[in-house]
Amino acid sequence: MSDQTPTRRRRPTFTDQEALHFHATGRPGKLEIMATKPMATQRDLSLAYSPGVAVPVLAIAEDPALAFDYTAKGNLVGVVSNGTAILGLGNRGAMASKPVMEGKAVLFKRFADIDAFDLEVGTEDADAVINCVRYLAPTFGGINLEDIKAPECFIIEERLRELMDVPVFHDDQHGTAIIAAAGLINALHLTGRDIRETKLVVNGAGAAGIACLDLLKALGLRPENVLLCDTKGVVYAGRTDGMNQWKSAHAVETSKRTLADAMDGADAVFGLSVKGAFTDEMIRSMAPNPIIFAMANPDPEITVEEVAAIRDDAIMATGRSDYPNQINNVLGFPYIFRGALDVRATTINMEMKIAAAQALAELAREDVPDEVAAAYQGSRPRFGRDYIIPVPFDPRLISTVPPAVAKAAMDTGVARKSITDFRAYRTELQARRDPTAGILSRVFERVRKYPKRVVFAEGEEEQVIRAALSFANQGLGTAILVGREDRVRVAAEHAGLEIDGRLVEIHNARLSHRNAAYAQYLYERLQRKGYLFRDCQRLINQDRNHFAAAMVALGDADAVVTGVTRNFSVALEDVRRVIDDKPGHRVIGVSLCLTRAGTVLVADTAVTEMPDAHALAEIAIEAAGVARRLGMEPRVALLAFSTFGHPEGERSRHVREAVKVLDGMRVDFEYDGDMAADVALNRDHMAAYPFCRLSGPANVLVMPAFHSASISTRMLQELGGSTVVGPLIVGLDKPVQIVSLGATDTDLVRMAALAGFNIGG
Ligand SMILES: NC(=O)C1=CN([C@@H]2O[C@H](COP(=O)(O)OP(=O)(O)OC[C@H]3O[C@@H](n4cnc5c(N)ncnc54)[C@H](OP(=O)(O)O)[C@@H]3O)[C@@H](O)[C@H]2O)C=CC1
Ligand SMILES: CC(=O)C(=O)O
Ligand SMILES: [Mg+2]
Repeated sequence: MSDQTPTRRRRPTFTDQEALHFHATGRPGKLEIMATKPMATQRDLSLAYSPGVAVPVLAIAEDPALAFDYTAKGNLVGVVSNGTAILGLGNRGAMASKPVMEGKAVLFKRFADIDAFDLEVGTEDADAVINCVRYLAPTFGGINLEDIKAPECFIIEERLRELMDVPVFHDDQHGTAIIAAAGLINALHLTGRDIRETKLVVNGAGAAGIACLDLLKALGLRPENVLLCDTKGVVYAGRTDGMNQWKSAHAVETSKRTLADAMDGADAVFGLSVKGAFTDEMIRSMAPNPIIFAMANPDPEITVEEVAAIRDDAIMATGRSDYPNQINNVLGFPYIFRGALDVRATTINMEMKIAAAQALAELAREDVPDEVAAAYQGSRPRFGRDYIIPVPFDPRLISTVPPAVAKAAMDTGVARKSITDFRAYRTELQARRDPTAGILSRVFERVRKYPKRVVFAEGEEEQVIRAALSFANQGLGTAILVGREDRVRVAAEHAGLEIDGRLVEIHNARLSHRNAAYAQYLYERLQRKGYLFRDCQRLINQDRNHFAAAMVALGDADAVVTGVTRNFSVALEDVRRVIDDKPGHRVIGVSLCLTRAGTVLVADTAVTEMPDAHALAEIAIEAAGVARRLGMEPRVALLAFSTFGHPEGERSRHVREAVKVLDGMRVDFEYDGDMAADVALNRDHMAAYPFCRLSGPANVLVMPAFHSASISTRMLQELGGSTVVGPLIVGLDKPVQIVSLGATDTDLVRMAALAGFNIGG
């Protein structure tokens, strides 16, 4: 075990102030409700509400199972808390638990496409919570209990499981147990241990601790090999102080009384208690190759650095995302409920939990394919001591865990619906993935691995300062704000932001020691285009886009982001005065459209108004290059209002000629056209043209002209509920990205990351 690679700690990626801003900005909180049916006409209203709604009412009254067909019940989970054990922060009350419960609800949506409402119940009385929830069974397909303290959580869950015919799952108990069990299975494998011989200490005899023990015993852990501890020390047979029936079930005959006694010689320890509960001495006293899961949130029982300073043979996991081996129930609850809902399970039983744990453990042992490597901080993880459990962004989770859970439900007779074709089910699950997730997280992780110096040209603007801080705090690199230092600091103070000089530099163009070099550089470029030296000096002194672009042109920074205060085409002209087109390339704009149906690139959304055939061919080549940089294999459709020659028209002719130009260039990607958008995107419509050369729906759309490109992407954003990123500038010799006027800090950070990733290069 001495070949252990040192465990890295990354910088915290946000400040307290950013966390508050994140929650308060825009619509406060993290959730909204969206209608799934149109409500546009009188007829829609008649169908959705009275009188049309009476029809499903009567149908459900006759056969309640039809609620799964006619209402949202089958995909709806209630996230219920009374706030008595919020993370590791203790009893903070129902209201304070709302950010966590909203968070849980958005994670359900993000990771498993499950709709969830948060329900904060303002009572600590177990019976009152039970009564509040028991009557909600008609509403929900499942109930996720969260952050309710022991022992009330046991009483509440057990009773609700008896009373309700939908799964009731206390996530802090079983979600945690499932993920920790998956991690333990793999850690035991790596250290050559047999679970039946392993000596485990569990510190924390609450919801999470007790449930972990129940599950591990079902997996083969021997009761006599486990010591459970709480604030009073070891839970031994005969102890009376601070006991309850759930602790008593795990009490053992032992002379050990303290946590320190218990950990002496132990093979493994689970921390499910509070920050700082493990001392150096306790860690030192454990057996060789100890397994230490310090899972208290947000701060573990002992830090990764503290353990590393004591010994180099430990396998260490925490609940945190900023260290390797994150044991967090987010890996479980979305997928466990997905599987349970898809077979309309009446409960989540032990077999389903074990199936989930085993599926997770096995997934971590599999080779990580290319498309997944990006989710792992840009480096390909390999099963080992720093990778015993998949990361939450692993896109394979959605097609791996739910089928295992659904199958276990079917095998144990708690499914009300069967899945017959598991291959088709897996494909369906993959389609549920949030399309915005993969591509952008890949870009961010790549930049995080190779941090960049990015210039934020409009450094005196509040949202730009906020974005620069966020960029730096996320570990994406050094942010450079261009502006007058006093103005930047006043704007920062006004926004309540503190500029950390180690992460964010402020450059005043006029005072910069590089000012003369930039002016001279610009003069050499522009002297034969009607510019005097003093014109160039003035551009460098007074125009932030020219100064920022010169920084990148002369190698003082890696990329520029601008556009908050100046319109797109003006900003692009500024930049192109300083930075050349990349030799052999064409400058175009590509918009990245993240839609529910998948990710599609649209070009040219920024530069050439009426491209001729050659220009269209070049646009296709540049856009295909962007697709490849994003990890997509391009299938390029050259769009028109016509499909393969019908109806005839001037623009369509250009498009058809462009296809011939591409034929002549022997490019190495799939392309075809002219074709209408529906033919390009819809497999069935494409099938009417069996000679079409695309092997599937297009993922790169080359528009016949700028107006159609711009209009269609904006409509997609406004009406189609898609996220449209861009236009991204492609084909410049240095990375520059331009946001739209009035962009938010989030837009800016995203564009800065894309510039740092050199999306356009
Ligand atoms: N990583 C993850 O996914 C998850 C982590 N957790 C973390 O686990 C912890 C417990 O959560 P949960 O079980 O829901 O909470 P509970 O309130 O149900 O239980 C807390 C338990 O911790 C014990 N405890 C508190 N302080 C100490 C201490 N200094 N030494 C020993 N035991 C102590 C309590 O002892 P007593 O009974 O004597 O009061 C109690 O048994 C929290 O930090 C939480 O963040 C929880 C769920 C998921
Ligand atoms: C992760 C979680 O649910 C907790 O710490 O409570
Ligand atoms: Mg919790």
